[in-house]
Amino acid sequence: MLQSLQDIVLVSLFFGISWLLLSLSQRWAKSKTRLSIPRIGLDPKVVGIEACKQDFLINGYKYVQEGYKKYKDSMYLVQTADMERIVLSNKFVEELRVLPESKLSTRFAMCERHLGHYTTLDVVLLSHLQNDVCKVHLTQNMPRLIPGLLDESGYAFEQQLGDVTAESWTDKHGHTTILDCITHLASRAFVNKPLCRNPSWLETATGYTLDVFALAGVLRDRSWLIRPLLYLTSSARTKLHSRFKLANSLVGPILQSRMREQQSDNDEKPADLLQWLLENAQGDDRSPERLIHKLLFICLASIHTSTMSACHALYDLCQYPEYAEPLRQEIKGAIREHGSLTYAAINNLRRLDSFIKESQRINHPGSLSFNRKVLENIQLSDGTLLPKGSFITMPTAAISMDPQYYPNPQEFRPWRYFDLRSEKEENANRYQFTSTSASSLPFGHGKFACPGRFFAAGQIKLLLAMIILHYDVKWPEGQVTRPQNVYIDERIGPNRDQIVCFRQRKEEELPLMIPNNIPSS
Ligand code: HEM
Repeated sequence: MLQSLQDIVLVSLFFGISWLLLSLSQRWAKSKTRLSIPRIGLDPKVVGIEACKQDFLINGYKYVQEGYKKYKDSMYLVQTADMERIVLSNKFVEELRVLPESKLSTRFAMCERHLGHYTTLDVVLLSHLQNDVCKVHLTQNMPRLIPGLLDESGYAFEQQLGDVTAESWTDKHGHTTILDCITHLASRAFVNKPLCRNPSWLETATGYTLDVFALAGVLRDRSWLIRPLLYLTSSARTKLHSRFKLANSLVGPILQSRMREQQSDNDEKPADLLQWLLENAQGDDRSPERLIHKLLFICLASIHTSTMSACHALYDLCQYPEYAEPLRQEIKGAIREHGSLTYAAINNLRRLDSFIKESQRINHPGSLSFNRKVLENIQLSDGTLLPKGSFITMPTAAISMDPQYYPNPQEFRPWRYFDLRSEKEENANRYQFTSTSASSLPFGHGKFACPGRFFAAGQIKLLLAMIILHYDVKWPEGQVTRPQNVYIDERIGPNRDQIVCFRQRKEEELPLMIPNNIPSS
């Protein structure tokens, strides 16, 4: 007995020391690959990595802007709150966007930046299921999803704006209202009724993101050596794991029953993302736990990002009230033409599309995008070698405010993209909210650009169209300017404390737009 205990201790020690030596040698090899690229911001060799990471949380936006001014046509290094990244000029985007994932990987970048091994985001490395289902099934099924989304927006308005009357203005928290509506819409498309109205699910769908980022925040500026211990003792980890348990208890029984249904000949299949995940999963992805994990990842990728865009657009409606009426006319016209707010009608809302895109251009979701990990040495067209193991990114918020691409970039011109699309016939399908290019990178670009952006565009336009038709919105009395955005780390978000005043529009002005026959599943 004693002998076997000794053996266990010796074997554990052997593996522990081997792991330590291997990790140290990998780190040493990495530190030898020094790049001769100028640096912006603090240098970890001078002030230490932890101080640099903390500093980037506060000064990150400023550093990225400063780097863009100096090196917009080349590149610079910056120590961010997670990795040291090479911030590249967008002139390289065309040659990089076509490279295979074996050379340049979005998924590895996301996973390592957010410590996926600890935070559970490493689920994206196990297969492309999350990407394929969003890109193909969610997008192709948009016309089928819209009636349910309209119904859900009515329900969400009742919950959030039920006390708003036509007689006086009612104060609402802009961000909370939009977050709640978007969570309802996304949940209707992802898990359908009745779960999309279950408060525990709604809390899970938004809370998973917060838990993941809280845990990453606890670990990322600590040495890799103490992370395992810190992880085991962290309350953020306990919270994240309870969230999984709850998600499994909510979604698990639905999946089990759908799995049983799959074996029967019933062709009345539910039309929602959960179903498409189930139908397209292969191998280990077919287990209920894995499917629920993928579903939670899609919630993380979609809900807060879409909320930010819709919230910025709402703030721009308050800031520029003169555009509400032309938008309302466009929406009413589309409803008249299509009979209700169908997907085709939503796709015809070119002014609204342009308004949201312009709002997103000025209020970019972050300073950096097109994040990739270099998995094999890459030689750029100017001769620069991007070494294997490095991380690249692009200064997308600075690009979107560059007069080289956008005349008078500071000016909010809601019809900027509408005008470009109307200019020439070949532009008709370009410059849309979902279009990506070297100068429009909020959704990334190329093969691995956001696969959910078509759903995002549909749900954001539907939500704003419903707000514009049913309500007048304005800032509280005395407020004349838009609130400052919040810059933390590389994230740029709308102010979350802003109050928006809502007033219901008179009933007779409203067209009939909610169809009577709404499929519940
Ligand atoms: C305005 C809202 C959104 C923004 C700004 C946004 C932005 C992004 C960006 C920048 C990426 C990385 C792309 C790249 O690096 O090239 C991404 C990835 C992703 N997005 Fe979105 N997104 C939004 C909404 C959505 C929605 C609604 C969904 C799902 C329905 C979604 C699903 C995903 C997924 C699954 C990935 C990861 C793909 C992978 O595994 O590689 N996103 N998104």
